[in-house]
This record gives sequence, structure tokens and C-alpha cells, in this order.
Amino acid sequence: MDFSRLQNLQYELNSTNATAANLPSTLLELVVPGYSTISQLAFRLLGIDIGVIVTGWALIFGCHAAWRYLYDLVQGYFDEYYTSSIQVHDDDGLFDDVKAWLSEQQNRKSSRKLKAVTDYDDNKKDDNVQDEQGIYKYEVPMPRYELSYGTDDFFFHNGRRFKVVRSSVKDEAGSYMRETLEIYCYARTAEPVKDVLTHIRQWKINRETAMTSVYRALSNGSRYWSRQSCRPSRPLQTVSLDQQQKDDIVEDINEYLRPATARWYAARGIPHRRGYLFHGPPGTGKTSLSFALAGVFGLEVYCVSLNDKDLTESDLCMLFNDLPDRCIVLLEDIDSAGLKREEEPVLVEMPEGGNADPGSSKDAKTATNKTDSSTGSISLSALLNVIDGAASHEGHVLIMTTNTPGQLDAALIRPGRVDLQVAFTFATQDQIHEIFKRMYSQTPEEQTSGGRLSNSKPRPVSKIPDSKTLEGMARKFAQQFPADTFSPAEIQGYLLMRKKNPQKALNDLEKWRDEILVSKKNGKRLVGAQ
Ligand SMILES: Nc1ncnc2c1ncn2[C@@H]1O[C@H](COP(=O)(O)OP(=O)(O)OP(=O)(O)O)[C@@H](O)[C@H]1O
Repeated sequence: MDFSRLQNLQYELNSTNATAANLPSTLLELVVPGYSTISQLAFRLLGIDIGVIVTGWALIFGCHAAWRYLYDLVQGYFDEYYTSSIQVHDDDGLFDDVKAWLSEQQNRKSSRKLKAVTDYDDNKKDDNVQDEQGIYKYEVPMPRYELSYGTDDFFFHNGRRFKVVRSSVKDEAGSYMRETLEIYCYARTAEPVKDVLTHIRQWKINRETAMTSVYRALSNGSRYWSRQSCRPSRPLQTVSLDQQQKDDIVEDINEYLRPATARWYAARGIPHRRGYLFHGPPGTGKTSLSFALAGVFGLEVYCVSLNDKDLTESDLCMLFNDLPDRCIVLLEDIDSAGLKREEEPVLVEMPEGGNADPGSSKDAKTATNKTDSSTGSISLSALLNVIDGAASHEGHVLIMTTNTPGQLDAALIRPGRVDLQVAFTFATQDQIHEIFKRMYSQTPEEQTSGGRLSNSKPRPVSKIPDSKTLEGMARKFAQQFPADTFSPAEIQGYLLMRKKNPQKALNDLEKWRDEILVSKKNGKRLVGAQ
């Protein structure tokens, strides 16, 4: 810069004139107090005319503001007239599917604002990571990436660009925050977004037909369903139960879930509900059958424990309200929940249209009582209210399990609430035979890989016999048990400790069996008797 030439320039003190390039000094003086003194100093000391710089910046800023304004105007116009969107809330099962699907899409390198989530999916792990001694080294779960809160991103589907925004909004009651994913597209109808959602559902079905999702009621001030696991569906044949009983229940649920059945019920004014009571001693397969049935019908399982002392009637109502239309609701151990009929029930009318079941009106009227949300425990009438009151959706499969059916109130198990009872017993010899064989038979996958899974190093040779020998061993094993004394869970636990060695299971059996029998006789549980 030629400072000598600049210094020769006359700079008028207190000048209020502006050059064509400068903003009027008075204007700048107003915005920045002491501006003229600063500009004179800068000119004298550095030979720089700040007016030119400030004017340049003001022009750039003005252009940018005008561009933003125009952009927002056009964007707002498009959003108003050419954008469609669909919201998915976190209380809907679709939410997790959309999140998971987006997470796969966001493996693109272009996504900049992400949330890292530890991926505990065991199916993605190599189960043969082992050291020289064959000791399995637990693989640290890797992160996967989701769209972070309060940000947006875009993705392409079928050549069309979509925007997705992840945010949280207050629920209708304004009491707690609800997470939302909103998918936008530039179209005058929401059809493209619907296509995306259908695609995501199909993607989920293809990916997880063999998986069962299990939800449990959690609390963060109020109750909500949280997916606890997504595990491979349990094949029905792995639950040892009388075949006729299994066939009956599968047929019954199959009939119940048909859309035509729902219409049949509606046409006759009968509430479309079906309840099942699984009863029997602990460890006889009640929960296992519930999960296996979920796998058969591709349903999710929603579990509630009535033993939870913090669970209130209003919580239970809210949870039932949030159930999807078709699912299995598993109310476990209803006996130990200590449900009792109240002595002084307070009669409360059901809300209009609350219950179409004529048979349940009496119970429903006595449904609200002195034991309610304030006490934090569930009374029998509260439970009845939820099962067949206004809060209860139609169409789901209700399964209640109990160890002591004789102690249940007749109102809880009357037809309409419990339509089919399945009795689980201690293991019969046939069941023991079946459990033994299943424990030592190889799956088709294990057979093709010679007893080990793909990519694995050879494992120590297990002592699995051929099927004929195994049949003989299973018979011998089962014959050594007295009838109806051991639960399938006890037998499974014993065999699991010897899962590579059926001969050892036979050899150790007598000692183990006698110890357990003695402890059962004394009414004690034998800790660590394996
Ligand atoms: N009938 C059965 N067939 C196959 N496995 C069974 C059976 N009963 C129990 N088991 C095994 O025993 C374990 C416990 O079974 P499960 O939880 O289904 O019993 P439960 O009857 O629900 O017990 P609880 O009354 O204590 O809840 C499971 O690992 C399951 O595999």
C-alpha cells in the first residue's frame, strides 16, 4: 500500500460528508459511538479508510440478509404449498424401525450431525473370536450412528429426496417430552412418505421375521414401553408340552387374529378380545410358550409385572392405551401381585362407549376404587378395568401367567377375560426324553459345518453320539426320573452344565437326582446343585 500517497490525502475532521463508497459518517457514528474518532485515528496511523471497509461489510451483510430473506420466503412458500410430511412418535413401534432404517442410510459419509449408539446386536458378531486355548474373547460392541436430536438430514429413496427432522415435542397433556421423527418430501401429497414408511415396514419384516421384540414398561416420571430385546424367535417345537394343547392354542390365536374374525365380533357387538391363562409350577414353560407363540404369529411381546410397587392404575391404563393393535400382552405372575377384591368398592360409571361387553358392565362399574394411583399398587378391580375397560384396545392377545390358579379371583378368569386355560405340569418322562434329545441334537447349520460355525477354528471334539445312540441315551435318562417331580427348567439346567457330554449327563444323574429329591422332600431349594 502506498502510504505516502495516502498521507497526502486531506481528511476533513468532523466531516459529515460521505463519499460514494462510504456510508454517511453520522449514520455510522450513531451505530458505533466514537466511530469518527476511531476512523480518523486509523487513517492517520495506518492510512486505512475504515469507511470503505465498513461500507463493504455492510453491503455483504445486506446482500446475505436479503438472500436469506428471499430463500426463507421461497422455502416457506414451498413448505406451505409443495411439501408434505408425516410424523412418527416414539410411542409407536414404527419409530424404532424408522430409526434403525435411517441409521443404515446414514452410513453415508455426508451426514455431519450424528448420535453414536452402541450396537449390542449379537447377530453381527463373530462368535468364534477365540485365543489359542479356544477361550472366547468377548467382542467389544461397535457403535452405529443415528440422526442426533434437534437436527435434520436428508436421504434418497426411489430417486426422490426426503428430509428427516428428529425433535422432541411435549405430549398432548404437556407433561413429558415425546420424541418425533418427521419425514418431509417435496410433493403435494404425502404418498411418497407413505411409500417410504411401507418400505421400512417391509424392510423390517424381511430382516426380522425370525426375531421377537420384547417390550417392558419403564418409568421416567410416567410409564412408557421400551424395547428391551429383539431375540431370535423361539421355535414352538422347543417348548415341551402336550402336542394337542399346543395345537389348540395355536389354532385359537390363529382364528382370533384373522381380520374376518374382528369383523365377525364387531357385527355381533362382542368385544374383540381373547385372554389366556397359563398356570403351573415355576419353570414349566409358561413364559417360553408365550414367546414361542409371539414368534409363530410375528407379534411383539409387551410384558408388565404387576409386582412393581410403583406401578399405578393410571400407569397401567396409559400403558394399555399405548399398545399396538396386534401384540401379545404378557401379565406375569398375577398371583404374586397380591390382587384382591376390595371390601368397599366405590361405584363409578364407565365413560360413554367405554365398554361394549354386557357381561363386564358390573365389574367395570366397580372398577375404580380406593386403591388406585395414589397408593401405587394395582388392585383387582383396577386390573379388570384395564383388561376390559375403556383403556383396553381390542385385538391384542392377553396372556396371564400364574403359579397358583386356585387363588385367583373368579372375576379375573371368567370367560371373556380368560377364554382358554393351559395347564403346565412338572416334566413327564416323554418331556424329559424330548429335552435330552433336543439338548444334544445338532441343528442343520451345525451339521453342515461339522459341529462348528462358519469361519471358526476347529473346537475340541464334543462327545455327541449319532442319532440312534442318542435315542437310546435319552430313553435311559428319562426312565430314571420319577413322574411329575422335576420341572423342565431343572432338567434343562442340569443338562446345560454337561451340554457337550451326554454320557456325563447320564453318569452324574443318579447323584444329582437324589440330592434334589432330598432337598425337595425337606422343602429346601438346593443352591448350586448342578
Ligand atoms: N415345557 C418346557 N419346554 C421347554 N423348555 C422349558 C419348559 N419349561 C421350562 N423350560 C425351560 O426352563 C426355563 C424357564 O422356563 P419359563 O420361564 O418358560 O418357565 P415359567 O413356567 O414361565 O416359570 P415361572 O413360573 O417361574 O415364570 C427356560 O429356559 C425354558 O427353556
